[in-house]
Amino acid sequence: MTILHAGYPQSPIVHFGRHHNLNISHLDLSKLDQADNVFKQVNNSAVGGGGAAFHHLHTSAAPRHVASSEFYDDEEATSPRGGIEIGSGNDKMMANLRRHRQRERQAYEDEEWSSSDESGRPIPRYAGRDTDHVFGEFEMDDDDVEMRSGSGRRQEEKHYYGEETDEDEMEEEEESVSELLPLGGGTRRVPRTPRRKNSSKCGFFDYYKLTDEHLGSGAYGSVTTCKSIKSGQEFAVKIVDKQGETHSRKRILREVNIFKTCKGHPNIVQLLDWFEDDNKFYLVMEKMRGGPLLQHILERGYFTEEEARRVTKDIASALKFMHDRGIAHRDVKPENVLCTDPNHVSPVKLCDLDLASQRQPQHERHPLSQVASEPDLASPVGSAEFMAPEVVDAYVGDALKYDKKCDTWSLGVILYIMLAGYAPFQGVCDDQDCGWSEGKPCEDCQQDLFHRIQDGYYEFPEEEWGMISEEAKDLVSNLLKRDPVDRFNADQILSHRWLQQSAASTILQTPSNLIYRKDSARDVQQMSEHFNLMNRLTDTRLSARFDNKMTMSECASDLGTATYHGDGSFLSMGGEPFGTFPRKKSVGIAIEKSRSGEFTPPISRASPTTPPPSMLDLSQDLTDSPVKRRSADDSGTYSLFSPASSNGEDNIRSPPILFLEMPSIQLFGTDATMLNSVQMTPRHTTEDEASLNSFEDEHEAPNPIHRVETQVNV
Ligand SMILES: Nc1ncnc2c1ncn2[C@@H]1O[C@H](COP(=O)(O)OP(=O)(O)OP(=O)(O)O)[C@@H](O)[C@H]1O
Repeated sequence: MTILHAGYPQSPIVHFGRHHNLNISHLDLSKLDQADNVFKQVNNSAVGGGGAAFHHLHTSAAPRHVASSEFYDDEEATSPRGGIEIGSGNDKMMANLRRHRQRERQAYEDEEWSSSDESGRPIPRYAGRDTDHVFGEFEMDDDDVEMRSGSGRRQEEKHYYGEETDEDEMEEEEESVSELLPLGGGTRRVPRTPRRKNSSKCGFFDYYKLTDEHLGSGAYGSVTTCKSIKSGQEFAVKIVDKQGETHSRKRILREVNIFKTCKGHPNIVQLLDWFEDDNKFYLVMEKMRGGPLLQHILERGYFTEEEARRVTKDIASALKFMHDRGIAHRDVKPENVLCTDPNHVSPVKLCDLDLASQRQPQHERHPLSQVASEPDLASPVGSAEFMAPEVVDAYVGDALKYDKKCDTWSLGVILYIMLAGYAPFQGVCDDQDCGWSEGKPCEDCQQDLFHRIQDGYYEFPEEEWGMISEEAKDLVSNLLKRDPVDRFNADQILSHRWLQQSAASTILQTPSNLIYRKDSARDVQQMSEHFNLMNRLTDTRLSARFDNKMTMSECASDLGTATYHGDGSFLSMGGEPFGTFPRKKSVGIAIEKSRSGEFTPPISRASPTTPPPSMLDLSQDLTDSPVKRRSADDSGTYSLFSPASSNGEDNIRSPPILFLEMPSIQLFGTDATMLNSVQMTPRHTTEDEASLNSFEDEHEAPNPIHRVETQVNV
């Protein structure tokens, strides 16, 4: 076997840039818009005064680097009063802190009634959640946000780093800062370093350095490994660019606040620290080394019912914790379920709390805050395949509200996928050329998917489910209930008999059945697997050519053209199409690590009425491929060499350029707009770099050879 280039096997997460979760362009959102406007008006008037209160409180004491203890102070978690928690243990400091808080409260109470609304009627000072103050302010006035990033920042830094204030008295002696190093956001007392005190800038890079290990990307940021400068310990940091279209300060602050509320739960990723500078936010979290759930399962190549049970228990436990605190996660899906350990599928932890929405318990709710918080849960969010019927209702305007049980529905979908390897609900249409399963938009398919979810009809095909215990099926059935009233809540899940004792160690067909499509172009796994399949083909042909002692140039000239077709793009070799790059939606292919050493093209179905994705067209290609004879030893990282050129056909607008610029593979259109970005991280290199270099040297401009590397598990 010839491997042109090996290396970079890190979990082949391929994430895309800034895309929203769901293509809703065809849906009638007018009702939602109207409702949203109403909410916004109410919200603005409700939080307007609160924003001012927040301003008062936080311009007096709001460091840019926010110690984790500030966010992990449970007592303050729902306090409307904001303020800053610096630590505990030092009497003088605590006395100062109490004074500080007393002043804040006084100020807050003094302003209990803000001046007036438009009609001159006095309106009460908003007294909702901590986060609502934050959000109120930022929603209220964009200029103010600017001010905070600019001059406001300096003002805060003055307080934090330099000029004398009451609080500085205590800071000068000793400060209890949050523990930056250990997991779990503990605190410890450390002397304040002169640098931190006097420096005009103190940010993420004073404490951490980035490594080049990319862990994942989402719509709002990329997640990378970073190391504590002091201890060398590794963490994950989500970096959100403020310049990005999707940057929302409100969103970041909400995520941080939710992280704070979720402090200490073993099945929720812990935020340890966060920073903000002029350009970016940095959220430092514990690093989850085992990767996203399905990817982990795929890489291991086997999965048992008992493992599925443990994962379910972990997720349910995280959900119970969140729900008990009035928080709905709202984006429970496999990418947001991360494995702690690279060698074991469990324990898992939930990440990505940026869509989470918190409601205060009824007795703590201020009438206005209640109104203001409704849009949080009424805003439809999440990824389509995992959407509960009531969330779909919200999209199509039939309903405006749903509650925390949308999370337990999503857990039901995940559990179904874990047990069978395919989703219970999939969209399909009559158009044979529809590219929905390859990631192209298809209104009919999307509508069909939504209808299926709304119908709540799914099956347990005997082929896969015959081997699965009745208890597991019973739990699935109780989760995939159309009516949220009938659906299990987190407590009921945890007390279900399937979770109460060990399940059978039946080896499931999940890894080989795992065709998993969702409708977000930012999904990595599918894209990665898609690459893998294409690379198999490419490598097969390249291998043959190398075997025939063709030169690199000959290989290159024969390798094919990357072309872009309107809303999708595909690769071809020598003009022969062999793959489609998913954009909005994508299909994942589980490459079975066959015990017999045979590669079996994935065959799957969502239900008897849902045909397998058209990826089977590709499997046709594989029928006579030497890939079939590959053994697990051939797993590795392969390169796809892609000369950029156009075949000149009218309907092919522009050739995307595929090239590798570690750690991301980017797909460009000719107008240099990036179509997609595929993130990968190097793990090792086993093939000679020299041959790659000469390969590129030999191939002359104007069509440079670009290489794409990807992990292939055979
Ligand atoms: N603590 C972590 N350790 C390891 N990997 C992580 C961690 N947090 C996130 N990731 C990876 O990064 C990906 C993106 O993270 P996250 O979902 O938080 O970003 P996001 O921009 O908020 O995404 P979304 O678009 O879903 O809102 C995750 O799916 C996961 O694969």
